[in-house]
Amino acid sequence: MANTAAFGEIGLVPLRQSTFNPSHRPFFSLSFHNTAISSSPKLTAALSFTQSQGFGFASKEQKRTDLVQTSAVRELRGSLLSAQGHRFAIVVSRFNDLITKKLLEGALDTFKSYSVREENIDVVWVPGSFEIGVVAQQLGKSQKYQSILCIGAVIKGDTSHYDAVVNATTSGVLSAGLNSGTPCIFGVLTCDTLEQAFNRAGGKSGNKGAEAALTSIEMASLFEHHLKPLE
Ligand SMILES: Nc1c(NC[C@H](O)[C@H](O)[C@H](O)CO)[nH]c(=O)[nH]c1=O
Ligand SMILES: CC(=O)[C@@H](O)COP(=O)(O)O
Repeated sequence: MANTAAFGEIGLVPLRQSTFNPSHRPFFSLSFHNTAISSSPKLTAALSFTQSQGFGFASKEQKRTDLVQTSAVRELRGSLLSAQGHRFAIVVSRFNDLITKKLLEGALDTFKSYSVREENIDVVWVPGSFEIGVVAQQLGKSQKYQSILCIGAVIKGDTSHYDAVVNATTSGVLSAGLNSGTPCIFGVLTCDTLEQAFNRAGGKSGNKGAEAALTSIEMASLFEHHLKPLE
């Protein structure tokens, strides 16, 4: 028989683990909500673990025990001001290079304005956006770069080929990042018309290549300074 009464109605929800670095103090918040839980050896162990960590818990049947005030929540984020020593790769599609060259120009201008040295940027040209993923993954696995920026422009034609290319490119860039552990940034335009593409490559809607470069800088910093696995 579940001795729910022994624990009352508690949900232990670790709301935030403050850091991936084991040497830092893990931080957990406890939240209480009306979820009937049945006790089990695992749960008992979990509760005893949390108790041994200086957490207590209160329930209808138990008086408050040693609930320790934990430290303030810490937030981790990458910085745009620490790009100097980082290395970046840019994978750019030659297909629709009338557009992709402008996206690349915007990205390079952004890297320069955030003090990324030219010798720390490698640009790799591929035939089309479909080829970006596999190249990004290889570059990511090389561990030579803190971030890989992927630039392309997929523009709708008369057939459903557009959907195939967009879907493949999107999952290719996502998989490259997940498989390599190096941030791969999606700077690929997916447009219905050439005009939409021009507007996003330095026109009235800005330059998506420049925007993606900012993301690349931030993610490089986040990974390098906060998420790098301990050697
Ligand atoms: N139509 C577009 C393409 N198509 C080419 C593919 O990306 C790929 O190179 C080809 O299917 C061979 O594998 N690529 C773009 O980047 N943008 C397009 O609009
Ligand atoms: C995104 C594409 O592949 C597209 O440019 C191809 O055009 P279409 O669908 O007219 O063959």
